[in-house]
Amino acid sequence: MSKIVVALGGNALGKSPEEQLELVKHTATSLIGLVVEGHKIVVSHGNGPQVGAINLGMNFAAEHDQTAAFPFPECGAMSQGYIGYHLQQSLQNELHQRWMNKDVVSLVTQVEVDPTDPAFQNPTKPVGSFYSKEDAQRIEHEKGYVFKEDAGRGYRQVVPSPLPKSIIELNSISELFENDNLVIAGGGGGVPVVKTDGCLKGVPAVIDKDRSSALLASDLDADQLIILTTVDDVYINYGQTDQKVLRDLSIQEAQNYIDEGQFAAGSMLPKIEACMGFVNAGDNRSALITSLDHLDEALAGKVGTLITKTGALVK
Ligand SMILES: Nc1ncnc2c1ncn2[C@@H]1O[C@H](COP(=O)(O)OP(=O)(O)O)[C@@H](O)[C@H]1O
Ligand SMILES: NC(=O)OP(=O)(O)O
Repeated sequence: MSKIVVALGGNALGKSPEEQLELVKHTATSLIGLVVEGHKIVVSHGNGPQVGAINLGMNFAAEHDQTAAFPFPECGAMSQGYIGYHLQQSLQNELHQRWMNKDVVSLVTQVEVDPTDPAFQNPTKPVGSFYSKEDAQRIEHEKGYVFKEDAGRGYRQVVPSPLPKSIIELNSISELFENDNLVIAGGGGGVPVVKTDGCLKGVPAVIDKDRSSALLASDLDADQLIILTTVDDVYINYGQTDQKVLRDLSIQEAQNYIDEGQFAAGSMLPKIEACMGFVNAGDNRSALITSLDHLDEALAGKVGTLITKTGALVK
């Protein structure tokens, strides 16, 4: 039996509620497969496209319908509810199909960040849809948002992405997990909060869910962190004619490729760094990066990139 934290990428969750539900149904089959094999899992997920869409919709309503303005942390909490609901339902349906009985619960999760984190002065986390350069410049001018190019895929609004310090609801997550419940937690990296004199307050930012998931995996002393995204594997020379799949990666090899600039900031780089941090902080830990569609094949070693301390398979 292994303890596994599985993180689903926000960009990998499709472009509409219908697409998202279809995609998570497929992944739920693989996740329940892990449960059937006797593993204990916690599920987390990203929210970049979703929190951007919610924020855009709420801003539009405020401008056109005179509804109250809706702060960004509240949009983050809404994204946790929306994505958690789809995951919860898909996992419950999959359990039902297999005549299994287990409680599935999504936990609204707050994650503490440092109010002096330099990330607040340098927004890097892409949210919402992709725009052309011209449209991005127009919206920047009209609304004062910041846009950046996202890994060759177009321009997206970026917001601050401070590092996660601690998971506020960790004890509840841990208790549910240890008691064999299926928990969805740390969605969207957690709603970022700062603590002043012990009191929590939401801040407008999006924490990288790969980094929060790695923190959660370490806190739960998990054996494996699985990051499910849009690509089956991690590559070097990604997107070029000579791109090459990385199947097994040691911490040192990963660092060398980071130094060469092989992983794009804001997309693959945080995943690799999160995996390295998690693997390095314990013994016999591994981290797997693959697509939402191919978890079964990746667990069988056919696709995916497995990161371990030495690059050797963990048995
Ligand atoms: N070296 C690389 N290998 C594979 N994918 C890469 C690499 N560098 C950048 N990427 C990009 O990273 C993306 C995955 O990151 P992202 O979209 O932020 O993930 P998610 O939202 O699913 O967590 C891929 O779709 C790909 O475009
Ligand atoms: N919060 C977060 O990291 O979202 P994505 O997975 O969509 O980037």
